[in-house]
Amino acid sequence: MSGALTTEARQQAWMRLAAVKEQFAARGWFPATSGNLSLKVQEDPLVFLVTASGKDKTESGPDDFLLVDGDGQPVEATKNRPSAETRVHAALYRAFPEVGAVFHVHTVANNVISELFFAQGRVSIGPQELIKGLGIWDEDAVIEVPIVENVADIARLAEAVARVANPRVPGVLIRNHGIYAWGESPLAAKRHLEAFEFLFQYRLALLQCRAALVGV
Ligand SMILES: CSCCC(=O)C(=O)COP(=O)(O)O
Ligand SMILES: [Zn+2]
Repeated sequence: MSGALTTEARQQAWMRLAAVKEQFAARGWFPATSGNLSLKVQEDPLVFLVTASGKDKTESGPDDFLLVDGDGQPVEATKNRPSAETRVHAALYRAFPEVGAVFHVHTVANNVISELFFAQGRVSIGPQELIKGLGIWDEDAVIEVPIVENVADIARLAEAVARVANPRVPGVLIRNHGIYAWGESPLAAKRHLEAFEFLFQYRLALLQCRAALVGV
């Protein structure tokens, strides 16, 4: 099936994903081999390029990515395993056909926010200028980022993420794990992820300042 993809299309997808991976690595967004990235290369049937599992994603090589189908199975012979979380990517592509890229990173800010607000099932953010980075331009917009429990069963995790995912707010937090963010293109998914990370860091800094000011 992947034979239908031209070599040029594959190479282009590889280069685009590799560029994002390199940029996120430089920011320290892949601690201890965490994180995974994908880029859709074919709509129907679904085929996407995804990071190989368990690799040091700050390094680059010919085994960094592999093509998988909608069930997360490699579509060609490979000695590499797709990301253990490939099903989450597939669930998001299935939920939102317009999505072209899905990025997942573990950062301290997204983990702390996910734990602080887990009991509410979401974190409300705004008004904040950078919400526009999510493509939401309403005056004084307030968004709610859903938070799901972190479960080891990836099929259940994928189901939970897809169930709460809101096409207007392109991200879902997983408790004490990380965030999945997506977009129509790698550029859009990257912008969304950067906006979420800014908004989480801002919220944490604000909470810390307020706590420090109590009693002053
Ligand atoms: C050491 S990180 C644990 C697994 C994880 O959450 C992750 O994002 C990386 O898994 P992958 O299989 O994509 O390398
Ligand atoms: Zn993860």
